[in-house]
Amino acid sequence: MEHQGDDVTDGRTLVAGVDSSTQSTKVVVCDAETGRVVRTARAPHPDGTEVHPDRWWDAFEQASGSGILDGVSAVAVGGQQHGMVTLDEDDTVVRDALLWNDTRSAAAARDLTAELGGVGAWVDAVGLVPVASFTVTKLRWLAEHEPENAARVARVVLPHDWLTGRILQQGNGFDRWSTDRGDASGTGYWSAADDDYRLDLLERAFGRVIEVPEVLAPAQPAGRTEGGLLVAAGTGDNMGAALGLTLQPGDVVVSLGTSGTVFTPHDSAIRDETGAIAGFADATGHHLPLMCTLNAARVLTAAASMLGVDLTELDRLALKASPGAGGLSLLPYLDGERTPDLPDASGTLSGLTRSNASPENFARCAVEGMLCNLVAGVDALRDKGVEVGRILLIGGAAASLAVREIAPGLFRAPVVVPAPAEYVGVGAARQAAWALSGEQDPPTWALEIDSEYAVRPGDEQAHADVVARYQDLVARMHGV
Ligand SMILES: Nc1ncnc2c1ncn2[C@@H]1O[C@H](COP(=O)(O)OP(=O)(O)O)[C@@H](O)[C@H]1O
Ligand SMILES: O=C(CO)[C@@H](O)[C@H](O)COP(=O)(O)O
Repeated sequence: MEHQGDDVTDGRTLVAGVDSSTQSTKVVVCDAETGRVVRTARAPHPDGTEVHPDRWWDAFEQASGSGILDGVSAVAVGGQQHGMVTLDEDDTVVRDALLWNDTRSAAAARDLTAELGGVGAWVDAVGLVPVASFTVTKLRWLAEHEPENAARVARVVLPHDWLTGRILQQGNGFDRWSTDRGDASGTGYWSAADDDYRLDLLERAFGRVIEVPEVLAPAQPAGRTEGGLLVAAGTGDNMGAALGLTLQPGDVVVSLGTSGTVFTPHDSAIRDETGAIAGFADATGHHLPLMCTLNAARVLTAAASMLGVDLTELDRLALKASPGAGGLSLLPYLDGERTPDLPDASGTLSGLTRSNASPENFARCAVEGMLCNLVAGVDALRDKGVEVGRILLIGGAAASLAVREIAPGLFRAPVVVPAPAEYVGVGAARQAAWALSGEQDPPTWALEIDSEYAVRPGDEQAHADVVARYQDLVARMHGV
């Protein structure tokens, strides 16, 4: 567990945000009025695509064990989206949670899509096209493959719902399971356009209706602990990041964590029958169209490990190579892929010759390949009429200098890197401050920018060539 902070709180009101993401739990304590981060801590999660929810609780306890929550008035949880947490009548966890990056329900996704009448029917119903990530497909998988476990399931919740409930269960504060619009919109059985559950789709997937959490309004508290700590609704991690970044019109976020995501706040639901953009809700009562890949920061860790170097050296090597990596391309589907929907795919290195076979070119094509996978998301938003004024780069791999330098040319937009912070945690803390205030709108917290990277005119053609070669490779290898 790491814990940092200046602990100078001057009698100010403190709020906390918890980011329970794929690889770790981060706890961020902020000044409720200004958003200034005063303490942070983190603890790791086990690797894998299924995990017992108790491991998230262990990580939360570890991260918050050193008094980080002392003096805090309100807390909210931002969690990895879509994970299926099944509970029995007594709220005992039935089986390990299947996470967003678990692809075993790919066949269930295809079956569900066909059964309802195709992609258009799903987009009309819940704003998304089923893929293995979404909870609804995991429920179908469970019903088909583990009937004994399925028979014990009384209710289904998401990772942030479960942690929120578990915090409230520490005293007498728990009275019902709850969620929020943002996370509910990633289940596949709640519609952001209609603001309502589609229990018929849950029944279609699972064979019977089970209990689902109450969907709270953005600033509605989930409850209070016995000790008086207000627990806000919480949300999905991407919705948390959107809230933490205090976005302006034209801002598009690219998050490079375990997943790669591209998203922007929007007034209305965006309809995308290609399935690239999911029509999620945000944490403020509006919408958050979002594209997600299974492969992002860990493409770079894998590339560094193949080269036998650390991430700093990977950056140095990538920046020594020219745009296009001498003709090398990497399709970075190391964990299969979600967008495009290729759950069984693996990575492909293409264009290797004796003259381009260098560590520099390999490092460069890993960065370019990871980013090209996300260019598709930025372009899909553009196709839907979204203005891409600037890209806000966040997540673990936003620390990479090579990513920062290479991204503007590939995205065809200036890139700004906010001051290093855990923005999911900050967003959750902002939601906690909002719920505590009882105000109509969230508190105004300023966003500090660390650095800005412009599109360099000379790079434009070179990067257009890189993207075109990448897209051609996707089409040749996978017909997408
Ligand atoms: N300088 C860097 N370059 C590339 N990747 C990095 C760098 N620093 C951290 N990472 C990677 O970022 C990932 C963690 O990012 P994070 O956004 O915290 O993920 P998550 O929220 O999905 O758990 C790890 O895979 C880590 O190796
Ligand atoms: O599935 C999605 C978004 O739809 C992922 O973005 C998860 O929410 C996991 O996020 P990280 O752990 O990578 O932050």
